[in-house]
Amino acid sequence: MPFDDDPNVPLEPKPVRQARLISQALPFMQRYTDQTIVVKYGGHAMGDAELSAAFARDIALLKQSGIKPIVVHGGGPQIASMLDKLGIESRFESGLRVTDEQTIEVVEMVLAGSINKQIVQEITSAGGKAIGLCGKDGQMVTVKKLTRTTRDTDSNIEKVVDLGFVGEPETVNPSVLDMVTQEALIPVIAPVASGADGKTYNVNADTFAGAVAGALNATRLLFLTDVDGVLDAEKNLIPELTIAKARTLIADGTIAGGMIPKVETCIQAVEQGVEGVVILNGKVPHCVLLELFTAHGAGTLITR
Ligand SMILES: Nc1ncnc2c1ncn2[C@@H]1O[C@H](COP(=O)(O)OP(=O)(O)O)[C@@H](O)[C@H]1O
Ligand SMILES: CC(=O)N[C@@H](CCC(=O)OP(=O)(O)O)C(=O)O
Repeated sequence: MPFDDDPNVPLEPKPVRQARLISQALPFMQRYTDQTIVVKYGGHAMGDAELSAAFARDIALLKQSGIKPIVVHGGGPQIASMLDKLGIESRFESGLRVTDEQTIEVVEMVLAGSINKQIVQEITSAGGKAIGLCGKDGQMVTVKKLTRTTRDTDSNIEKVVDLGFVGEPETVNPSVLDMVTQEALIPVIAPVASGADGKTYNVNADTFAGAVAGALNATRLLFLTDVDGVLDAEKNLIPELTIAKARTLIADGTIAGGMIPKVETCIQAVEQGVEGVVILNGKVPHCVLLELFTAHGAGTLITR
């Protein structure tokens, strides 16, 4: 039965309606009991105070329902604004921030510092017990330096682009997260980690969330972004996508820009054993509950 009003049910007092709505969530709660759900909370979804309070409540509610939520957050716009305040210029190559020594200091300060603690505080205010971490804690995630190549359009020569301190996950050690999630705690993780050289690296938050979800065999990985999901050529939402279909849409250009690395991360995560990955609009209040606890679902579900 859908979450909203059932036309077959006559007008009923508000508390009765509320009770009926809560009761409708029971089969969904039972479906996900004890399951790991990784939620990637992007920087664009964080701007609005009411929305972020609703997000924190959703995460606290998941934990309260016996689910193991893990939040991996981004903070691209917030890093940009701090770099701007400090007069440090920043640029992107293939969707990744070129990160020099000065920039990585700011990235760590913003991601593992202010944003991470703010999300922890919001979940705490919603009655949950959040613990703020980054890849460095308990050596949960180690990274290797990421190199990218580009092809010069005039000469067609391929050249290596040095992105500086940008890393890609090399190892994910699930034991720290297992320990934390066995307790009443909700891990909130910033995508910053160390390399074998002992240096700090900046990791794209989508990539980081995909690696964590894959290593934990999560039941669901949710990507909260600023569009309703993957859209077709007519800009209609595609509710479900297989890996093969997703690849076709990338190849024919329907999936473009920032959606390409996101969908590629989804494909990798599903191939690594995540049951289903959903791309959904983080600007819709309570989108996490909509997706997990109602028959409506939300966004695009990508499965094998
Ligand atoms: N087929 C598509 N469906 C949905 N979004 C698309 C598609 N192709 C390109 N996009 C773009 O991808 C963007 C989402 O990627 P991105 O901006 O990197 O997200 P985030 O900052 O949340 O990680 C959308 O806002 C949209 O402009
Ligand atoms: C290497 C790289 O680009 N890292 C990202 C990390 C934050 C991020 O991914 O945040 P969103 O999810 O809000 O985009 C950055 O510096 O912006």
